[in-house]
Amino acid sequence: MTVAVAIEQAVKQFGPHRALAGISLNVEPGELVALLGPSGSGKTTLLRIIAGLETLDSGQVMLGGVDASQVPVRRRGIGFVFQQYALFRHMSVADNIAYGLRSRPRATRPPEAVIRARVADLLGLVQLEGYGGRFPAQLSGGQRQRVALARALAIEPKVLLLDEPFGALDALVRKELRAWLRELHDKTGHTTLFVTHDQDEALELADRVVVMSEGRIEQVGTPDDVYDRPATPHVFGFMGESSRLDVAVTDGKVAVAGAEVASPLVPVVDGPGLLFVRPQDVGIAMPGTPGLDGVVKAFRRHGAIRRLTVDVAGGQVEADISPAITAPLGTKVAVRFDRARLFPAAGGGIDCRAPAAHQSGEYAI
Ligand SMILES: Nc1ncnc2c1ncn2[C@@H]1O[C@H](COP(=O)(O)OP(=O)(O)OP(=O)(O)O)[C@@H](O)[C@H]1O
Repeated sequence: MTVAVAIEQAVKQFGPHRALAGISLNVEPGELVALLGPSGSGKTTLLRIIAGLETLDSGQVMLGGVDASQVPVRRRGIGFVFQQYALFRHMSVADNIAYGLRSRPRATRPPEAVIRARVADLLGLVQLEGYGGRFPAQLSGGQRQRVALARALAIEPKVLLLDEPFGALDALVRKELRAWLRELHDKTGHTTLFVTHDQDEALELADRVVVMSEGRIEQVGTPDDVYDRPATPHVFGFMGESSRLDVAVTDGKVAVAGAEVASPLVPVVDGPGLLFVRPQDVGIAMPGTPGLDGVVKAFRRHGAIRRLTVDVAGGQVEADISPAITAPLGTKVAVRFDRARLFPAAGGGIDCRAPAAHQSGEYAI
């Protein structure tokens, strides 16, 4: 099957600032792809390039196998939803949804009865039956975004582009709409790219996640790939919470401030490195058991778990423990890493696991 969207070496410069520094990406038909990255990493620019709202300095965008630069914006068959619901305030919900069809040239405009039927279908699809006569001001933020999505879908786009579609909504509505969008996508199967800087949203929604930084792609992979096997320190730092320690690798063993902490799964070169560990992969045990010596510096309730901050030689580590365990400030502990990722200064990410003897058993303070 032809790739739905193929981006080749896309470069875009705004004055001295390079917004896209040579990006290549393929999106397969029916895929739901998240563009994830911090503010300014080039996500919106990439969407706008695909939509034809910006032009590339060099590189190419192919849509369904056709060079997009040869296709006028209106003919690209792209549905776009922005963060700020750009609905027409003076038009009813139904008229907003019908807008893209009614504004087609007469030759390709469907008959009014067809448009009305399509609007009714779309109102059903976005679960807003009965809302067609309302005006945008009479809707909640979440409802407006669903109307915006229905309007984008009305033209039967080949590709749907969503730029932080839930960014302006509160956390609860966001979460609901996320699940809803995934269901909608499974029903309609549109090739979809959506921009977010929220890693939970990307992991929960997308088939594949594209992690961007400073106009480049750092990693492309399934949610499991990018979360469990981050390719770079930047991706690790961006995908969820983690502690980071400067380490030294000697004879293939990883040590922080002289104490051994982890064994890489594959041979690594000796030298300096950065070790990343997630709070759920840190074990806390009685002092004297194998691990780094640590002292509890802070603790706080964090949803279903208790999160400790532990001072260790060479830095600080966060650890998730059962809320049933209390750990007063100043408690001496041993800190164990069940799983960590090492980024040798030489480059490349390597999975580390603690020696098997440390991996099992319940630990209590
Ligand atoms: N029209 C423009 N003129 C000048 N600079 C621009 C323009 N559009 C974007 N930029 C710059 O290009 C860079 C990438 O911007 P872009 O909006 O693509 O980032 P983003 O990852 O979508 O960020 P955010 O999450 O904040 O929307 C930024 O540094 C931005 O300031």
